[in-house]
Amino acid sequence: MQGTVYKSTGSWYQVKAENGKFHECRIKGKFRIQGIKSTNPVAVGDIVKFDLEEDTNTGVIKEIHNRENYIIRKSVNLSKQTHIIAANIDQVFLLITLNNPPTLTTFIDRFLVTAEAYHINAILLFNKVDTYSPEELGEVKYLAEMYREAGYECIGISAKTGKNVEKVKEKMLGKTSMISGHSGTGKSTLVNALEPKLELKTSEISVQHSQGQHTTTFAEMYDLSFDARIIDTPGIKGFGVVDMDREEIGDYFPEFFKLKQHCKFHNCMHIEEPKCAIKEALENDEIAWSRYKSYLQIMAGDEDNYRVDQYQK
Ligand SMILES: Nc1nc2c(ncn2[C@@H]2O[C@H](COP(=O)(O)OP(=O)(O)OP(=O)(O)O)[C@@H](O)[C@H]2O)c(=O)[nH]1
Ligand SMILES: [Zn+2]
Repeated sequence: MQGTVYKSTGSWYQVKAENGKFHECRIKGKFRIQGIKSTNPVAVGDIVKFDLEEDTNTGVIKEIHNRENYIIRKSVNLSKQTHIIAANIDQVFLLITLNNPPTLTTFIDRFLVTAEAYHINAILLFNKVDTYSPEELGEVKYLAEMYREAGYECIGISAKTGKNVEKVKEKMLGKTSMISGHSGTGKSTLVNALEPKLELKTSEISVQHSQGQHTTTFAEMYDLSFDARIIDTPGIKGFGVVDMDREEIGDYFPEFFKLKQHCKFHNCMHIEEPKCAIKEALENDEIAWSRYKSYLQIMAGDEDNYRVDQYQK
């Protein structure tokens, strides 16, 4: 039988078969997939083949499908070990607010770079539009235009009043989504607007953490009532980490990537080199300075700066 992993608790996996029935499954033997060394062989979102054990509802996972993508977390204790948080994610929505809390463009850009590195489509949701002054709305429009030109879809929404929530729903149809953003940007409010009865654990866990309790939590996938799935990653707060080489960072800015064939040097880093198409586009205002600034920051940073799981509190 074939199914999708909806939940993992370490040794057991909840797998939804193609007929919609859930089965508790275990793994037998060792799996090696795509050369990743991870503490968990199977992750939420994985598509697996399993056999049901006789006269029971439980199964044994035999095979894992190649993953379209996956997001990871480095294990705290064993620094070399990787934990796969979730796999086969179609898209991530990044919730952005101008204030309460502020979302900085440097954060947005780091997030987008990570999404590109993971091969996950990112959509920017400018939330709380009901609270903005005309001036602030102008700023949202400016930012949205800038990110559209960079190649990203942007939607202004209000999770509270429901404005454009239908549009978000349409984007989610038939897909598996994640919802990310700083604490307080409205993730729970949006999920509640999308599916009133669903309560994701993300916020609850973060409260427990602030009280110093250590709870081991696992990602979980939920079916929504309108043919869409959400992956919740409690306690992980964000999008995992990804290691990048300096040479590939520019490729994760789609508007740079499109132009780089016109740079004089094929290995141009778009910093000091002459006849650089990216710097020319910058001078002509065809590329946003704030995007380029983020690029330089990421290029200059130590490894920690590549990480987007460091949310400001
Ligand atoms: N006016 C207005 N308030 C909103 C909107 N979306 C969320 N809020 C409010 O912003 C606050 C934070 O929203 P949450 O949904 O809890 O934010 P969150 O991202 O889930 O936060 P964490 O759980 O800490 O990660 C709440 O008081 C919400 O009522 C919106 O579109 N408009
Ligand atoms: Zn260049």
